[in-house]
Amino acid sequence: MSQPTIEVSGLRKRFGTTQALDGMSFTVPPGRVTGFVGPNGAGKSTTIRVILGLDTPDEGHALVGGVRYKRLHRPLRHVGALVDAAALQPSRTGRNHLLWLARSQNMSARRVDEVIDLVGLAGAARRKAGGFSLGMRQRLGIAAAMLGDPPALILDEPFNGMDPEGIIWIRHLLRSLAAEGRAVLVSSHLMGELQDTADQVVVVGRGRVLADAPVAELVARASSDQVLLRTPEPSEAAGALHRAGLRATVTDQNTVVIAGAAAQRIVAVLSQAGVSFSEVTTQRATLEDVYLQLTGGETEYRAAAGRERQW
Ligand SMILES: Nc1ncnc2c1ncn2[C@@H]1O[C@H](COP(=O)(O)OP(=O)(O)OP(=O)(O)O)[C@@H](O)[C@H]1O
Repeated sequence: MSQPTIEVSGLRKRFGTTQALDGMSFTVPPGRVTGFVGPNGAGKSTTIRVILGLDTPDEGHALVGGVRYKRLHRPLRHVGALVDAAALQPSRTGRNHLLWLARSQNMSARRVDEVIDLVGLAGAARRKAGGFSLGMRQRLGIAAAMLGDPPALILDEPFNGMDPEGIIWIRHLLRSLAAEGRAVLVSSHLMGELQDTADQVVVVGRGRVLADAPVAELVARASSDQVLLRTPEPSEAAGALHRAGLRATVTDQNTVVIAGAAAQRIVAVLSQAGVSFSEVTTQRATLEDVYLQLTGGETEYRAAAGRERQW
């Protein structure tokens, strides 16, 4: 396996009586989008600030390409970050904001125009940033993060303020940046967006990692896959399924719930037994379900996404 591009190891950080980080450890490998999620106060921003050398941990360390941020020469060439998109000088144009950043790191005006094109701000870059919508500020922030063409990117809540078109754009951008071999760490409280975007998800709570796994594995781990069967002959259906070794429960006069079996197998058993049915639906856990299971009552976030899949 290649060396992780961002490495967070045993971070502990206390603010007064608050233990913000309590042994936070994870790695962000190249070529993948790693989601970083957790409820308010879980320690995401503090972790990101430590990675970027903006906060000092009481214990542990964070490395970018094997080196502490503060020891990086021209850090924008090693790691790009979108941390607070709202923090802009309002009287400066978007392009001048980027030019100012580029100059501080010895980068050309040509690179500034390249990243403006990359984020789709060519039409607005010469306007004052004070008039930018939050979505435009996010794009400008991403342009700034990309200035140094870095192998690692950290984006804190990049979906905030984006319209649906912007969300689709950012998903594609993150996927293509990872496909180019970059390590991409993206924080979000919108799990649905990560399900379509991240390869790996690090779920955090109370300053430490609760789960760190590929999206598909997380969903499978939490999934209590159940198949819901609608049939005019529930007793006959349950009998046939029991004889085939499946766990089937009649829940009302035309419904049977089967746990731990694929819909195809259920259809095959019923067809062979000559039992009629009108609907077979697999109910599957989503990333939102996993998130709520892992973080328990620590969050007010509630999923609105549909969770049924018709078979
Ligand atoms: N500078 C600070 N002074 C005091 N407490 C702080 C400071 N920064 C963070 N904290 C506290 O540390 C804990 C972790 O905060 P952090 O901002 O890292 O969480 P988060 O997961 O990013 O949350 P959010 O999603 O709300 O941004 C919280 O209880 C927060 O109040």
